[in-house]
Amino acid sequence: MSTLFLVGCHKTAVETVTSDYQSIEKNFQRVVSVSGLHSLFHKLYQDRIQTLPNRWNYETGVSMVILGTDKYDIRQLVSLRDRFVPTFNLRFVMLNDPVSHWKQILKSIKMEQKLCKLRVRRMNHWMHHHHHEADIKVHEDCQDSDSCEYNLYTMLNHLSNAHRANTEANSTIPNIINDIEFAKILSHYDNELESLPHGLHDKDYYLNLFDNWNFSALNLTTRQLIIGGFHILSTLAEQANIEVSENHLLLLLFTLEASYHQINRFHNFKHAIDVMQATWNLCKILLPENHELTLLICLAAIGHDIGHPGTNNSLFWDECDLSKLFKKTSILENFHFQMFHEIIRTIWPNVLELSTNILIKNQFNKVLDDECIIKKAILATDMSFHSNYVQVLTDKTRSEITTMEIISFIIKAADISNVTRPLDVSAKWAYLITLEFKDCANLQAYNETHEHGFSCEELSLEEIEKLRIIDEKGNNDDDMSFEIELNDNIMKEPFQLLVLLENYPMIPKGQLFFINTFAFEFFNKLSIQFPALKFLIDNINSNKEYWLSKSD
Ligand SMILES: Nc1ncnc2c1ncn2[C@@H]1O[C@@H]2COP(=O)(O)O[C@H]2[C@H]1O
Repeated sequence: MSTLFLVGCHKTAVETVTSDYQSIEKNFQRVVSVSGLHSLFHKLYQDRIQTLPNRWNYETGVSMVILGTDKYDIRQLVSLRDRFVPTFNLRFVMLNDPVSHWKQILKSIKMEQKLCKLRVRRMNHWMHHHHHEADIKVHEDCQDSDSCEYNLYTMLNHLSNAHRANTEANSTIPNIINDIEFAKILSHYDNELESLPHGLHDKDYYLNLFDNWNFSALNLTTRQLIIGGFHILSTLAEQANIEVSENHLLLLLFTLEASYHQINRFHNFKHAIDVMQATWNLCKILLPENHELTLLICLAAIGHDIGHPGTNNSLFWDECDLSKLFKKTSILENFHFQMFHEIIRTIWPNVLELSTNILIKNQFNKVLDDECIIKKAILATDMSFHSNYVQVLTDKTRSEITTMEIISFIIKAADISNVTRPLDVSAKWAYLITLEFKDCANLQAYNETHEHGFSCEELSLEEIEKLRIIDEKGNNDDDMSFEIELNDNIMKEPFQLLVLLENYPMIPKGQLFFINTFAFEFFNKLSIQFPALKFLIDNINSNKEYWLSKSD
């Protein structure tokens, strides 16, 4: 769904300037007038935290912001988007731009609105597309450019623009963002159905909710995930004596949520909070009272998959920019760290200092300049090094295992902890990863039948038809079909596991493969080295029994 925002101007003015308002209104499902940038960003954040399925997620559409006065600088707005709401497909236009520029913009927005409804094509665009310099130039001198313009999210733009924008702003937070009262956004509801029984300041409720292994992030709304993450991090910051204001910590959580793809099946903000919750509980067992390290590893956990495209490292083209930039090594994990680094250096810089200082203090091998505890933890989640960690658990005695290795074990265990959750919780995650694996297979099929093109070329009708065939039926048009299915038939309580397995009979075999190939050995050896973690392997064994009984 796409929104047309009018900032300090009226519909009639737009009609006059473009003289074809009808085609504009046809492209957008709603028109929202706001008085200024503060209320624009307030509205963006309010929409983003609506309960799923959330049609106003700013990802399955391309929205446009028309600026009625030239007191705003377009580049400043693009920088705000790239730094604080990077996954939002938002285009900024000056009302008095030349009509030729309007025509070019509407043409590209129309094409990209089609593109971002095609899941497979969208993932491919995220991973590989880059906007030529010319696209950026269009903002400056508003000249017509025949290349695809700068509206849809891509990982490369996320990486390069966030870094450049942060550097230009020397990592300060602009007043437009600083003045937003995030507690108010959390407590404002469009309709009473959204109202929470436990609000932002119900700290004990959230700490209890997050303080046990039966936790399921999938049963929480985006609002509750943000509030839970807030209470964990503020408790850890207090214990570690690291300063942070309530509004800044909420800004961090809103920015993190806006940096994950809300429309991903598995690798979304729910997964980020789930991994952070598991990390927090494992730290209490393996690093008791080590508050500084616990804070850093929990931050690494909440940021460990930022901007994840819902695919995997093997699906990146060798010739693409991100493969070359990261030398085809841990492409995703390096990308996640870089993006998280940009957010933290802006919103919570003293944590970055702590992350580097602890590395030096412990003589952990600090090799590169940005080397720090958070980076090492995020890179440890790359499954291509999984066997190395199993080898450490096999070869070393408990006393020989280093603190850095314990940190890696904690975040790795948390990242795949869904298989150690109680069966009903584990089965829901299994469903979601199964859907994501299907997307990956569809993307592979797409890439085998298309040459590797970097520009977001016009989608031909046959291209769209071909994609409907490749991608699952019904997931092409709009992610609402997926969300509605997800929420109506399968994920709602009371959860019906047998209904799930009737619809997805391949799940038991997929879980047995993952448990037998990766999870069992890792958690078994982990629980031998750290007997307090025995409950993890017990849960895996019990889930395995069930999957065996269902995989005739
Ligand atoms: N329940 C599961 N079933 C199958 N694969 C899983 C499951 N949980 C995690 N994984 C895989 O483990 C990987 C851990 O790293 P990623 O999050 O990049 O991607 C994850 C999936 O590929």
